[in-house]
Amino acid sequence: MTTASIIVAAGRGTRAGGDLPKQWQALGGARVIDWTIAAFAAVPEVAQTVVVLHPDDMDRIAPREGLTTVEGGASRSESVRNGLESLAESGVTRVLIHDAARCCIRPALIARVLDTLAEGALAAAPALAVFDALWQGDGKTVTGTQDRTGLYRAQTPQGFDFDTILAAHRAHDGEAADDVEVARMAGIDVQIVEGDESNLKITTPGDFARAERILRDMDIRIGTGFDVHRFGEGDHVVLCGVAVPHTRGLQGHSDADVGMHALTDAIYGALAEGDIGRHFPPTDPQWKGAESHIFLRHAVTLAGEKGYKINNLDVTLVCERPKITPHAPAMQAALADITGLATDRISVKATTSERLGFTGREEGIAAQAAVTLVPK
Ligand SMILES: Nc1ccn([C@@H]2O[C@H](COP(=O)(O)OP(=O)(O)OP(=O)(O)O)[C@@H](O)[C@H]2O)c(=O)n1
Ligand SMILES: C[C@](O)(CO)[C@H](O)COP(=O)(O)O
Repeated sequence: MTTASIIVAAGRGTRAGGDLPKQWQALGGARVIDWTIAAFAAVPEVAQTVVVLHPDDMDRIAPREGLTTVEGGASRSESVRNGLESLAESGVTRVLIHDAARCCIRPALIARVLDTLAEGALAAAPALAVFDALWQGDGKTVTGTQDRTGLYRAQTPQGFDFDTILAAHRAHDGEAADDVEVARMAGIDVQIVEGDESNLKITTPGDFARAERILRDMDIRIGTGFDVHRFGEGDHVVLCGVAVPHTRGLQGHSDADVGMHALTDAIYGALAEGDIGRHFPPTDPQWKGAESHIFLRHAVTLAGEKGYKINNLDVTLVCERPKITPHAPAMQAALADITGLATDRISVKATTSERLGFTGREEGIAAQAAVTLVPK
């Protein structure tokens, strides 16, 4: 199966206000439409995307590998039709039709629609059941109530067998709220897929702030760190905050806690904040012999100041000796104390390098770490 997505963006966004149609307005550091395009570009099944644009906007999106643009029409359904026609000879077998204005679309929702199509549905669309009471009103007073049984709020992406929806659009005359309506007019059954509250359609001015909050909540950061320290004189090594008896010590400007250094660098990395050397220069004598928890505490605090908390962390120590496993619980506890994380979100593990390389020759210890940060 070859899947395409069509992102309709030819509307004028009159209800949203602003100097530009809503899809071109800035949101969380990018244009609304850029978030939408990026969401579909990240789906491996989507081989190509057609962005449907107003004739005045054709130069706002540059066509590129996997992305073409086409002019839209006076109504949403005309715009969709133009997008479908542009794919008519492409060999595409499935299509996802999505509003540019739904920029908080999450991969899991796209996957649910695709899965339903893969199970054999000709049409599948996300929706949320209506739970609030429904009224009729004249703008000022309630004039009646409406039974909400069996009512849904429709969302996009609406997914279809390509030939089926192309034929339905070609046969359709006039307006339609969405492509589900076009499909149903052609007698096609549409499967309801569980929608997502965060998949809002920016429609009114207040929706921009809501969408920005949702996008921010989706901002997950990953960081990695790597460090090495050489063995020297000594009777213990400090690893992840724990003094482990050994026949040698680790050399370094600080206490040479290679595990904590890798972890600290992973946090700085997730924040795009350089590394320990940038925040605690080795040329500065005040950090000579410093305990490494100072560095880790600084990185954790910096993450908090930037609006993130650590979600989980994973440290791997690479050495033949000392054996780490007996000390791993104490290391987890030390890291939990500094980071404020529960120990089931802290992994400390070790491996030998099969006697290969500098760690195999017991010239030093290496450590690597990975961390995820999520919005607080
Ligand atoms: N002629 C049209 C009208 C709408 N759309 C697109 O369809 C989606 C859903 O429509 P809506 O939210 O109603 O957008 P607008 O028509 O732009 O908004 P408004 O009705 O407030 O002007 C939007 O991404 C919009 O750009 C389109 O491609 N072509
Ligand atoms: C297709 C749609 O997003 C389904 O909810 C919606 O109908 C399009 O927007 P409009 O505001 O109804 O034009």
